[in-house]
Amino acid sequence: MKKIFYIMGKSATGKDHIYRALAEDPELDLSRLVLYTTRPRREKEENGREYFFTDQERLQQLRTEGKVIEERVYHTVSGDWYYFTADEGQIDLKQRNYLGIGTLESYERMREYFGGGQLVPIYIETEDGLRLERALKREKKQKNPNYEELCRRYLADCADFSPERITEAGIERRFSNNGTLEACVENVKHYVRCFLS
Ligand SMILES: Nc1ncnc2c1ncn2[C@@H]1O[C@H](COP(=O)(O)OP(=O)(O)OP(=O)(O)O)[C@@H](O)[C@H]1O
Repeated sequence: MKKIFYIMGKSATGKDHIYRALAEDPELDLSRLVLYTTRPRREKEENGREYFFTDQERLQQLRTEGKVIEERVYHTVSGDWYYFTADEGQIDLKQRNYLGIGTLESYERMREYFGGGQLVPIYIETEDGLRLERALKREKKQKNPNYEELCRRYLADCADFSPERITEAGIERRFSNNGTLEACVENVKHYVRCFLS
């Protein structure tokens, strides 16, 4: 059986960038495990690339069909945003290795669904001050910056990724993204390769 490499970390730790670097490496040959979300599409995002952009009606339909593996909701200042993973037959662990991104909770649900041996956690860390700076810089570039939401997420991260929760989820290895993105990506790739050989 193949593996699902699952990237996690607080907001603005660099998950999306690391995900992209791994997904675009032909040597690793990882298939993207694309999540679904009901949140509005951001500029430059494409349906089916970052997420499948959907709505609550479709989510309910998939729930009824028993196809939702895990789901979470964020009560944002712009309304409730759902993020979920659905198994519509596209995940074939006999043939392919996958790359996913999510929270500690979704990681735990995935592990229950696919089995512990299939999931490889990749936990990314960035020092809090640096992370806030990067988050703010990123938000400023948006057409309609949402600083209230940025702050809400930043504070929520402390509880969602408390040291106790990280230990509880069985995360042992951590990857620092305090330096250059390239250095962090290289460390992660090195780790992933160990499972592919
Ligand atoms: N090593 C780095 N050095 C400088 N800037 C970085 C580094 N890594 C990431 N960034 C920048 O930090 C910001 C956050 O990165 P990214 O969007 O990949 O984080 P994320 O963890 O996916 O965030 P979120 O969970 O909030 O969507 C981006 O603007 C990115 O360009």
